Amino acid sequence: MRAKAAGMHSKDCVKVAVRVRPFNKDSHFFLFPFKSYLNPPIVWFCPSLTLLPPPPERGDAGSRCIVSMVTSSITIQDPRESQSRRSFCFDYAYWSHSGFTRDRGGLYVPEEPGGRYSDQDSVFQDLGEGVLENALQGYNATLLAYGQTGSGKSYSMVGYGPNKGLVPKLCDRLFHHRENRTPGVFFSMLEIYNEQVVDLLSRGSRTPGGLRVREEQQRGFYVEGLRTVPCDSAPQVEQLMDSRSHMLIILQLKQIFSKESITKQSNINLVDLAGSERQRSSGSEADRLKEGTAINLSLTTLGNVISSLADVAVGKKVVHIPYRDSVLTKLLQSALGGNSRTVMIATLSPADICYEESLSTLRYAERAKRIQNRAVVNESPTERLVKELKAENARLLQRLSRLGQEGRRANDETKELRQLLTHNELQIRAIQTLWEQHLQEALKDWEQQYANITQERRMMQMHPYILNINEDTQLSGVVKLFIQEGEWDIGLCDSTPRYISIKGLGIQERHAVFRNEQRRVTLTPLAGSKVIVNGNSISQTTELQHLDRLILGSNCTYLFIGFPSERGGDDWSRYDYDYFQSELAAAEGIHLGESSAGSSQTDPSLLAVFYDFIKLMPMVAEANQMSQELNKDVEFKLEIKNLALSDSKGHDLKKEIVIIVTAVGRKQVWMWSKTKFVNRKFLMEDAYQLHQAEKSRDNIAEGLSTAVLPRDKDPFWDPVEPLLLGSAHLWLQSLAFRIPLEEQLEVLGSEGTEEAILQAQLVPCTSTGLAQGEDDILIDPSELLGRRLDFQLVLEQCCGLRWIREARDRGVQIGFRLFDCSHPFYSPAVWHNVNPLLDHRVHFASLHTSQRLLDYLQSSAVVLELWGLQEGCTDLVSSGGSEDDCRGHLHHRGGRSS
Ligand SMILES: Nc1ncnc2c1ncn2[C@@H]1O[C@H](COP(=O)(O)OP(=O)(O)OP(=O)(O)O)[C@@H](O)[C@H]1O
Repeated sequence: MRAKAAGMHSKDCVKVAVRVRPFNKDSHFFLFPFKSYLNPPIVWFCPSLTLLPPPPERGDAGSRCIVSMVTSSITIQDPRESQSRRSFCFDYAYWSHSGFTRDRGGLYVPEEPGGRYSDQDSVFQDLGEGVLENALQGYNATLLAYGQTGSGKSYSMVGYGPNKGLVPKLCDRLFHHRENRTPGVFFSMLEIYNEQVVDLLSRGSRTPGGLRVREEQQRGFYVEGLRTVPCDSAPQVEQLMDSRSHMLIILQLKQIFSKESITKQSNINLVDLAGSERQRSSGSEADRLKEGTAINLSLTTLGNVISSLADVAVGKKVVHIPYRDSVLTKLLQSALGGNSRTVMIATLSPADICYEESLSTLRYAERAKRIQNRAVVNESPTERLVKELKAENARLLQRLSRLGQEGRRANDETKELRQLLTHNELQIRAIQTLWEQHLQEALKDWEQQYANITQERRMMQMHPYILNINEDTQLSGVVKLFIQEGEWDIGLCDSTPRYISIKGLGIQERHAVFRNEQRRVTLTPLAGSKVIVNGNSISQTTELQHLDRLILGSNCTYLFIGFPSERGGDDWSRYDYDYFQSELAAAEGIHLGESSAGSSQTDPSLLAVFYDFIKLMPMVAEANQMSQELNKDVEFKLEIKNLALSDSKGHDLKKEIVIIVTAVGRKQVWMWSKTKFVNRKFLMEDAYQLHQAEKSRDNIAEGLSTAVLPRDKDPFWDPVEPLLLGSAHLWLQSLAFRIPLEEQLEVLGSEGTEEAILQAQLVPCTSTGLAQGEDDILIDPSELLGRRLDFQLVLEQCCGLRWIREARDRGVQIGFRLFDCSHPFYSPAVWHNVNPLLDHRVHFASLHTSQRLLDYLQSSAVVLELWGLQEGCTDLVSSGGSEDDCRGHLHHRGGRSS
């Protein structure tokens, strides 16, 4: 169904469309919240490294559709309250949830002709064609996709496989359209991360601190030094575009109409925003360096700008539109309330579990449709100059003819007029020649590119080669390095004739040697360099087989393509980036999937963790490499947290990836979350780039310089803090019978390692703390109901503390929570001792034992947490001191050493 509400807005209002996607079969990418992990070609492994079939459908399975559409209005129902529904009306509403089928070519089309399903074509006809037409007329045009992660933004904007989205369709049409106009399409692409602009076409040479956003009166905000490449075909744009995490693609159209002697220049901005929910969710994690906040700044500010503009549209007084508050809104200034024709597509998940998000997207969209833009056809200053010169010449000619009629053809004035005319003509011609030269240069560039492609094809038919494998599948295979006959060094250096030059973290000047002799290719690592073949590190000459996987340095990944005779018709696509990383993980003993009894069911949370693990592995390798080169003395290691731990009811805790950070010399340890690590890594790259720039400028000897950063800005550093080492369960059931309990508990680390043995007791006692005897034991716990219960928790001793054994200048504390006491309790810190006496006793009392407390005692454990202290960090203290803190249910008397 494609519904249009005719003539609802004046033509310069932002056009808003909503689209609701089908239920999803797989939602694994929700678990790793980066745009980069869209549509992951995931690989499931069992311990023997055989590929397993994908896990059963999850994602939206079991969800209910809460969205309905009638013509251009859309209604969403609150899944918790059947009476509560909200309706919205937009310029277009696309039903892509049901009523579709997949045709032979893999296209999703309506089940029957004229069916309600909106396919990619119909969306393009409504939205894409208009955007293109506007741009061809010389207006700036913006296409903006907004919506929750996984709601279908990329599907609508870019598309998947044969189901091409708006951007590729727009490009097809653009290059098709252009025939009778002088070509001039220029492409740039950027990402905004942490309020820094990253040029995605100049990945190899990232500018520390990002590119600068400047403002000019004529141009508005623009990115200084952003790479722009000329394009002349849709596939070329597609190849450039299908990159990870792009946020803003700018297609610059420069058209010359030679007959009319006019040129038009316009921009098409294509904006694929990060999941809208990230505005809220990722702000929850505070980091000292505040990256989280900056990531969200763009989206939050976009929301504020849209709100303010919507207020302006309904006549409210708005003092200021906060465009300047974020990079994204600066760059979208003309798209929102400025000189642009703008279309926004708001994408929705149909599922009940996404209700809050979908409602918030609809609210956003509703505000956006009120925004009014003031689009004008763009004339560049040169354009205006040509026009002005022509107009002036027309005036001069008129004046001349008038003088002629008056019989004054050869006086000083006519001479001056003629001179001016010639001068203007020359200027016009010069401007036009310059413009044509510019286009000629672009044409020359394209010719060169085609010549390169032909040459490359010829080489592929003759020699073995290595093919780059990128995290983004579209960028894989872009680099082909041919191994011609003889011996070839591979590495950073490109000064010798027989050299294959590569760049990357951890790549040495001379990294390894390829030998292509007698139709065999071998690879020999050179001293100190990292080379991994099929997941295993090699140090000796190794013969390569067709489709071997190579990792050079920290993370330069290549697929080896053998001689043409070996190639056959094999499908190389399975050897994607994830395959490489999974193979590495397998070599480290990280597998996934239980192959037991033919079952391929994998715990979904483990699947997510495994997926995170292989995604983070190369980043950790890079962080380690940077740390080493910057002399930071810090090591990063991936760990699966809570692999072996459970909660107070014995249920497994959610497993997640953490990054253990160790300052090796100082033996200090931190535990970082995935988000924190990813943010920090970005800052580490900055520090690293700075260092590289400094090194090449000052020619500093390797290893002598560290990036000079004040400590509080150093991404490799953090203040020391207590670290949760592990936990043990002390089950409380005996208290319900007033039976004393003495236990030797194994404190397990989060991955299942034994961190210590903890001796603890539960002692039922009188109100004055005297231990009760056998006579007080209860047969039936319900006898406690309504009566007073006193008991003491005694932490006696810790034995065999691994934490202290590793470094003597450390200490430990035990922390725990009980029933409904809001704050945790901590034993006093003990230092420097592998078997410290804790001798810590806390008295608890319930004045009227409730059924709830009784249930708690019978079914729960107190989780005793072992906290590691390091030199320089402050002890953990029990925050509540008074008896009232336990809300009258369970009182305690402050912990004391007996
Ligand atoms: N209209 C549609 N028809 C068929 N499938 C769709 C449609 N919209 C989305 N999908 C499918 O839903 C899944 C999620 O969509 P998509 O990747 O486009 O989400 P997204 O909003 O771009 O997510 P993210 O914010 O993570 O980038 C994909 O598998 C996609 O193929």
